[in-house]
Amino acid sequence: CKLYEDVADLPKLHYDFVVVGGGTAGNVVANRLTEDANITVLVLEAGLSNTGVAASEVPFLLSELIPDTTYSWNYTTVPMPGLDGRSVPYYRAYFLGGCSAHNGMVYTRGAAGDFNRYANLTGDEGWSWDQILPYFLKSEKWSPPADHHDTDGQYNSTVHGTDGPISVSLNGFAWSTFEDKVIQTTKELPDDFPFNLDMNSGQPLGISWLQSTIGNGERSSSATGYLAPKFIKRSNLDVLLHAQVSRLVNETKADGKPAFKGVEFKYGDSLFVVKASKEIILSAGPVGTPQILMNSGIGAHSALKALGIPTVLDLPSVGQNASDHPSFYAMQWEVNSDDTFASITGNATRYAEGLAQWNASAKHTGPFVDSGVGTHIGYLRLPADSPAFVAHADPSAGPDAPHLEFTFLPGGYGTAGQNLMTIDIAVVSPVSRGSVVINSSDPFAPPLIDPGYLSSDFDVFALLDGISMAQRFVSAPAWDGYIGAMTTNLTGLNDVELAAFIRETTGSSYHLVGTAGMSASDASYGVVDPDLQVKGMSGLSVIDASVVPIVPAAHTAAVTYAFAERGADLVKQRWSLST
Ligand SMILES: Cc1cc2nc3c(=O)[nH]c(=O)nc-3n(C[C@H](O)[C@H](O)[C@H](O)COP(=O)(O)OP(=O)(O)OC[C@H]3O[C@@H](n4cnc5c(N)ncnc54)[C@H](O)[C@@H]3O)c2cc1C
Repeated sequence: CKLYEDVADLPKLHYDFVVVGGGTAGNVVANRLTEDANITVLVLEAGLSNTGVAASEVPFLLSELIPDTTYSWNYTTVPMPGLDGRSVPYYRAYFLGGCSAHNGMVYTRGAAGDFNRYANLTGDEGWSWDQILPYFLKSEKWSPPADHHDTDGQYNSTVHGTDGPISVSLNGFAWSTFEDKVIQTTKELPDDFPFNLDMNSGQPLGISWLQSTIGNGERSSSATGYLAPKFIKRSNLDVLLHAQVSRLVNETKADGKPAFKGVEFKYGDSLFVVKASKEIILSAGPVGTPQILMNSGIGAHSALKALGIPTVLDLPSVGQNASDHPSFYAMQWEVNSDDTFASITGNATRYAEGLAQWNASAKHTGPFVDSGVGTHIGYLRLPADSPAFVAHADPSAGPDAPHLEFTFLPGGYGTAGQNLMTIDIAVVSPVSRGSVVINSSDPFAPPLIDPGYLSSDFDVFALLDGISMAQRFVSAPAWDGYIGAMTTNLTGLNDVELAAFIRETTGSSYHLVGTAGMSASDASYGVVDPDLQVKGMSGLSVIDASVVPIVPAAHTAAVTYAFAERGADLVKQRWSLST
């Protein structure tokens, strides 16, 4: 096996490419580069092995995986003024596969406008929707749902890939009572909530069936897909676990620019240096990547100087421009049905039966084949006369891009056994921005994570509209006799009280991007050029979610896969590698 748990087993400390972080993007890069048998690649992953971690395999065990565990870095944000001074937990995965191995598995790509805006911003048409779509397809293997139900009318096969490493499917266990009502609402209120056959066509507006990175009822991650046995056995690919990179070292000059030839990492209590003769690729994610850049002297000179870190390159945008989706979870109602997630989560016998059913066959079946995140997703625009547009000009990527995401689930966050339904609301076109910076010269000290939630009033107004729109959704006749009281009664509150409640309760979607954002080659801001090389450096690239300059109107894993696929192609072109 080329997956090493012990540094003493690593065959060498000199490779052509060193990829820092075996996460969502890093494993894509490692896989694609090693298609050329003549080059060598090492992946350094700080975290643990994903092998045998049941909660990362069985989709419905998600809720056991996400809270603070040994598989998470267990960060907490700084106190945020927009959240009434609250800090919130900030989960990032600490095992092979990165966040793709512990996320909610929701598969969404965003609006065509998101990518066309990236192309405009960078001056590189390669990031436009038309040119990035082939990379979405390249990473994807559309798969039948675990229950093999008839999926006609639930997705559009022409916008999906069939041969990629990441399985994507519709839910494989029906919650029919609830699902029928969601679809019925799209018929009763079609102007406000139209049905959309497939939100992943680049035209996401409307209500679509949920798609997830699941195949055969199992989670599909960058570890199970891009590092599947047939890839990890390549003689030119090595992966080392438990190796936390501190900084880049062996500074030199190449093409008149600063360059690093070595990567320093900690294994156990010792530091090691591995050499990269061609390129170092940072794929440590939107928290880890800016941290390593700053530890290495790449960042705002004033901040580095204050910490006593010698500046290699003054690049003030490192760690800035962070964007993420704030999430509001309180739109929750009691329901007059026991066809809800609580029928499993609130009943130890049915829970054990469901897990046993999943384990009973290699072709998994039963309620544990799905994530339990929801049944449908809605992407919606604010009304044209929304007060949000007084607070700020429309931040969405265009008329086909949403401001809000609704996730519909026959469950909720109540007491065990309580039959609930929820509409989770996220602002997917936030104006607020934050940062991830270091505040210590100790490279292993956790960075300061500030997603900046609700620092712009636009985002609060958008949630206020979202609350009314969710109430309108459940006012459709479809819900008569089914829906009961809200678990927190928001109906009597005025907008000022509601806004206060939003600030008290809003949390994270964990969709952080932008902390090593790309910009045009001649821009006076940004961290990487459109080819993902760090501006002003030689032999150093960033390929992960941190290069995405503005958070897309989507959960960010699919976008990360597509960016990593194109990023790997750009590296291959640069070094004339075979494909
Ligand atoms: C709780 C949660 C739920 C989410 N749900 C969804 C969802 O349902 N759908 C969706 O599309 N997106 C979801 N996301 C977001 C999505 O998963 C991420 O945007 C995406 O996976 C980021 O990929 P990445 O490669 O940039 O970073 P990561 O996948 O985080 O990879 C970074 C890797 O680098 C490693 N690393 C970090 N620092 C170092 C270091 N110093 N040395 C060595 N290794 C290091 C980390 O351990 C990690 O393995 C979720 C995220 C979280 C946290």
